[in-house]
Amino acid sequence: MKTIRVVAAVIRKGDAIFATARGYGEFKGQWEFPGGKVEEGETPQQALIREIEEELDTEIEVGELIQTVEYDYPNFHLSMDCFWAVVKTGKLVLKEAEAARWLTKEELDSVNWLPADIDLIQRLKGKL
Ligand SMILES: Nc1nc2c([nH]c(=O)n2[C@H]2C[C@H](O)[C@@H](COP(=O)(O)OP(=O)(O)OP(=O)(O)O)O2)c(=O)[nH]1
Repeated sequence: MKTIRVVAAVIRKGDAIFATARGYGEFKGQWEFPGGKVEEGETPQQALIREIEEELDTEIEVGELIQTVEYDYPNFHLSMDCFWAVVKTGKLVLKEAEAARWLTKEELDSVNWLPADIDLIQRLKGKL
């Protein structure tokens, strides 16, 4: 099975984190952390900064790695590095996502997460 290398940003502000709903494709409407595929020659951090610029018109500062999620979807294996991040400049403009929310620990279960994210969400409850 092919492996897709993805990076995702858990953007934090106070006690809330920023989640987006996919605006297109097979997972449309399901919730995730903004990010995307790592391109050749990029570090995960570089890929994440580029993806957040592209998707949200925002410059982030990338913090520590929280977890590398390993998950088997029917057609591919996902290996996803999830980093803490904070906004440096920009207003998180939704250029690709169909919706976004700031979620506190208590609100984390109120959206329909992509299957690969479920484990990370449980872990985040202990960190917020
Ligand atoms: N960004 C992100 N992707 C996730 C999460 N959870 C999860 O299963 N995924 C999966 C969905 C996609 O199959 C893959 C991310 O690929 P993508 O399509 O967003 O990547 P990309 O922005 O480079 O997209 P594209 O140019 O190929 O459209 O990872 C998550 O929390 N964030």
